Amino acid sequence: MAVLVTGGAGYIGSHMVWALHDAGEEVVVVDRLSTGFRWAIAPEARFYEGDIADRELLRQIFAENAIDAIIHFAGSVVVPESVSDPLSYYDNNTVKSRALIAAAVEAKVPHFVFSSTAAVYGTPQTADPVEETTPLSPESPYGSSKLMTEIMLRDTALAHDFAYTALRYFNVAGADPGGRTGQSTRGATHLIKVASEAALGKRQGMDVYGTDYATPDGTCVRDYIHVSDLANAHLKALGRMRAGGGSIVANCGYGRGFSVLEVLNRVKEVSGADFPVHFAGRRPGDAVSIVANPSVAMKELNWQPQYDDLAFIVRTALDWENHLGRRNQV
Ligand SMILES: NC(=O)c1ccc[n+]([C@@H]2O[C@H](COP(=O)([O-])OP(=O)(O)OC[C@H]3O[C@@H](n4cnc5c(N)ncnc54)[C@H](O)[C@@H]3O)[C@@H](O)[C@H]2O)c1
Ligand SMILES: O=c1ccn([C@@H]2O[C@H](COP(=O)(O)OP(=O)(O)O[C@H]3O[C@H](CO)[C@@H](O)[C@H](O)[C@H]3O)[C@@H](O)[C@H]2O)c(=O)[nH]1
Repeated sequence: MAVLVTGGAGYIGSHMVWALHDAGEEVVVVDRLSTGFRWAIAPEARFYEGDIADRELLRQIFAENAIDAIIHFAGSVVVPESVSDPLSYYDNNTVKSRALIAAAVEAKVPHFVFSSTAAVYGTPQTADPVEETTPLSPESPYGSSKLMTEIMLRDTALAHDFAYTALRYFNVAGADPGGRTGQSTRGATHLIKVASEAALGKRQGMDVYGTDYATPDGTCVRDYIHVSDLANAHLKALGRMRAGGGSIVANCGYGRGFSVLEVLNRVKEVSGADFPVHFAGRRPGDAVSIVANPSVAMKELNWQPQYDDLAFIVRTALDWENHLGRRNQV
């Protein structure tokens, strides 16, 4: 059997393709290369260039490959962009996911893993790590667009012979420790990626968005998870569903939060480089503080993180940024 990875040319998807390959799986990728790169896909994977909502292309992929599972990464991922252009986020993340789910049901693909997000929670009412039962209250169209897809999956699994795992990723960062892939996104907005570019002199400096939040140092707090640990959680989810486990929703984070300033200090320490930091106003759509309770993933998926170390996450991000060289000069 083969696994179809949507968005396999992107940051997280390209790590997933390698993780599946390392686990001996046959891998098929569909990606329209809007933010991903053909060269980021492991050469062993079979690649189809196109859109997840292209029903004819999907029919062709299911006809040509014995696919028993879909891991769905394809989507639009920038929170503030979703605030300024909400309808394109509802289109790419919700409407097109609906088309993909319909194609999966038509082709009788029984297993589906979905890239959901901590953004479905918004800012939780308490400072405690969030559990999957924490009330959902997205603060951005991005979070809402992902929550709607979770709801479609829930209802589809009730009506069809179809199981899904929705993994709610917290802040994904770092790169393959083997140096095979990393975050190559052009004009990236993610904190550790931006700070790595600044540390390597690819940008003049960077902004901190908001210093007046109700957090210990006034900057937003996030739970940063290494991308290879995240890919491994998908492998575990796949194994669980193939063994007959039903549908499940699980947080993917480590259960500890770092502020923006803590992250920047760590990037400066690990890189040994100083860079200018400008204190700017708040960025629209940002939740104040959010940290995962990952116990469902650990218990139900038997997931054991290996890289729960911010310095290691930053080191691998910097190594990949070095590897990219001047290619992605900002
Ligand atoms: N990066 C994070 O911190 C984070 C956190 C939570 C959830 N996620 C989710 O993980 C997934 C992957 O994120 P990423 O950081 O790797 O982003 P990315 O932009 O690097 O990857 C997305 C990939 O999907 C492709 N794509 C987008 N729309 C498509 C479409 N309609 N048809 C075919 N291909 C399409 C892009 O070309 C790209 O290769 C996304 O669904 C995102 O919402 C990411
Ligand atoms: O140049 C920068 C970039 C970011 N930040 C701040 O750093 C924090 C983290 O921002 P970012 O790395 O952009 O991640 P989030 O906005 O938290 O969103 C990410 O994490 C979510 C899960 O929490 C995912 O769903 C999203 O796809 C992914 O973009 C936020 O407070 C930002 O305001 C800065 O201060 N300066």
